[in-house]
Amino acid sequence: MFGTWAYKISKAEYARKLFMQTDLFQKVDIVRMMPHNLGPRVSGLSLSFENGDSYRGHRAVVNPAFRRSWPSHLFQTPMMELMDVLERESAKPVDVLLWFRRGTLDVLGHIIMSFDFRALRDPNNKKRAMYDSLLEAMLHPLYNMFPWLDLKLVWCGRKRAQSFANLKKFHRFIEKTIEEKRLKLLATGTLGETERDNSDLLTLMIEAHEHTKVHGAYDEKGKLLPSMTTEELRNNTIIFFVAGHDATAYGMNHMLMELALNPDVQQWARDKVISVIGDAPDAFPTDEQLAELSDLDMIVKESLRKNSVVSDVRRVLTEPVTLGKYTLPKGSWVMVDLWAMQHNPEYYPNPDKFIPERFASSARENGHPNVPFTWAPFSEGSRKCIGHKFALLTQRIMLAHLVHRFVWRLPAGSPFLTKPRTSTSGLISPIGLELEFESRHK
Ligand code: HEM
Repeated sequence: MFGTWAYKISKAEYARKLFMQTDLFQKVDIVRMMPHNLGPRVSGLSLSFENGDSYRGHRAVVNPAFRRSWPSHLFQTPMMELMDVLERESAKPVDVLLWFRRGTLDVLGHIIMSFDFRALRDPNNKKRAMYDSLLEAMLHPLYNMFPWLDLKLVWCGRKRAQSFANLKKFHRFIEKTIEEKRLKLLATGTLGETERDNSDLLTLMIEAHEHTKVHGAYDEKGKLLPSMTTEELRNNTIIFFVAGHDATAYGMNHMLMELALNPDVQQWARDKVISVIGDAPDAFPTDEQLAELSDLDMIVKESLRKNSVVSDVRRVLTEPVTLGKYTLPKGSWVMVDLWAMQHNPEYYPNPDKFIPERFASSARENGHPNVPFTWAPFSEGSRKCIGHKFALLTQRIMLAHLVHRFVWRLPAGSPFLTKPRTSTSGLISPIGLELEFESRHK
């Protein structure tokens, strides 16, 4: 930020302070800083940008939606569709980012609000196109570098004006969905345990929201927290898409790339999956089988270590703080450089090597340091990614399906065989990754 000190840290002991002392290291409130800018207005005031009691008020409504199990059948339709699309596209190298972004949007639409974006089946679907163009406008580098352009030029640039119109439409679409679900819930009454396990996130948030409207929300000391408005409920629904969509798709892309570069690990995962669910072409893991496949998380975790999707976690200091021999002034920006921390050879020997066994339960006995707070692709502490358990499970399920259905490799001459190309800041993704998929059941 211009005119402000900014510091990057990559030592676990300093990162720990940032993760744990949330009143000292606060979220940068870009919504209030740049109220006219399209980017922050997409999700508006939501838990992602709030601090203190407002933040805790948001969590009171959002937490119950995430404290649940995720039955595997919730994933079945979009997952099978993704596999079918990959098979259909497999005559030539597949543009992995394109299809995993679409597949992830379908999964999230389903899980967040039981909505079918039809991103895989019908890429021209209007809602999918509206969402994608909104995201593109939100991440536009020019408007992020010079946010005041949205103030001055919105009526000069037609495309940008169209994006603002899209934003209104998207907000109305989510508001309408909330209202329909709210009425349905009021008609149904209280949800039973099974209904809750099978509900989408939005229904569970509406249930908690209705409860807090009547009974209030309190912190652990019994203090009344600010109540969430209906607009904020809408914003929190949107933040799940914004925060979860690309991050999950990019995470999958990194993992596919690592397994193409490490075919022995890919085969290990395949053997493991077949040993648990068999080799029938249409096998889909039950919840018990998914639990048995927890070893696949070693691959997921190592991929997220080596290729942190989020490059850094940023905070602003509310008071001066001393880290080692440095005193950082109030108001400065402090960033945990997740990539640097997860590549520090003190914490992860041979950091550039893909070694899933680092995350085996026996790893500590075998000399891997496993220092707390050094693996933080979802951040840590009370502001750790609220979707982290869901994201890990999604990746486990996707990985299980992929190894079961395909063998994949990098095409001859792929630049990824020598030097993977990735974007460098914000969300990190492989650029232009193409893979050859060979169906195993043809
Ligand atoms: C591989 C996938 C994902 C990665 C790597 C990831 C990573 C992160 C990180 C590093 C943060 C902390 C950012 C910060 O403090 O500045 C975060 C926050 C957040 N993530 Fe994720 N995320 C993923 C998936 C998801 C999913 C699937 C959802 C929702 C369904 C989600 C929702 C959120 C939300 C709402 C926050 C803000 C939480 C708060 O401030 O309390 N994320 N994520």
